[in-house]
Amino acid sequence: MQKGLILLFGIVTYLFFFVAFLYFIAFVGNLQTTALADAWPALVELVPYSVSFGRETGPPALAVAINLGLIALFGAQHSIMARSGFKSWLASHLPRSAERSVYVLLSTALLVLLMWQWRPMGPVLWSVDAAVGQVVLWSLVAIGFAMVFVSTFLIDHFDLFGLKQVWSQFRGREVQPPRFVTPLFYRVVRHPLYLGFLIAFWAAPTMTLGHLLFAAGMSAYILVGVKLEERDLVRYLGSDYERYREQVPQLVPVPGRAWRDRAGRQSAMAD
Ligand SMILES: C[S@@+](CC[C@H](N)C(=O)[O-])C[C@H]1O[C@@H](n2cnc3c(N)ncnc32)[C@H](O)[C@@H]1O
Repeated sequence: MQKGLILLFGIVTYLFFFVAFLYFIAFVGNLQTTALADAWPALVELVPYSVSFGRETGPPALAVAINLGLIALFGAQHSIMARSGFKSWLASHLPRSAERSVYVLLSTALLVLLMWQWRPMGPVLWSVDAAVGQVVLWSLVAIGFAMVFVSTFLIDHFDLFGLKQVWSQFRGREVQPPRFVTPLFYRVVRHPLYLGFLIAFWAAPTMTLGHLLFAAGMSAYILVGVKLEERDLVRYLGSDYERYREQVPQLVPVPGRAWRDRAGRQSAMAD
């Protein structure tokens, strides 16, 4: 009975995340202002709020405080809950196999809160109207989100979102710790998933003050998150990760620098 409930919890949490993430793409891409919304007006009702448009800003100082508070809350939850000490504490209070799903559930809840309460702030700072510019920037937004999606599969999509853990416990199997891997994008930069987000956040054809605040705040969180994540990875993997760090740039690809060392590619990481 308990096994089935944990599995159901993991699946429902994953679906919640998946729908919220699709909404997030529309939120960042200001779906209401795009040709897609012209073609399917019902989409505007489905996604009424976006990072730049869709609700009253209110007093500017309050809007800035709310927006920064939402980003800080999102960043703090991710940074604290992803640390090994917190994971162990949580696993001692909950079934270990549900720990990742709890993380995904809370992260998604805070993402939904951010999108729901975000105050779009004018004015438009710049807008690229030329057709070529629009195509380039929209392509970059799509490439950024595609990099995020593909990177989750390069690491282990189903482990990252807790499905592997709840399925293993349902089948009565031991939950295997994730493995350190460096395929494809991970040979070029150490954090392609975060790089994908940075590209998608900054390549906006229409940049409002609110979008700029969002992109800057999320970028700051990503840079802090990278530092904390690498500290953990060095602790788990020691010289394997140190060598990887020496050869592969963090976020900005450098021509001629790529990971070639096969020895460090499949180390087990502490759970
Ligand atoms: C949201 S993912 C982001 C991964 C990576 N920072 C990126 O931007 O592509 C965070 C999880 O991925 C794990 N991770 C980071 N690099 C990894 C790698 N090369 N192989 C396997 N897991 C990795 C971290 O330990 C962490 O649990």
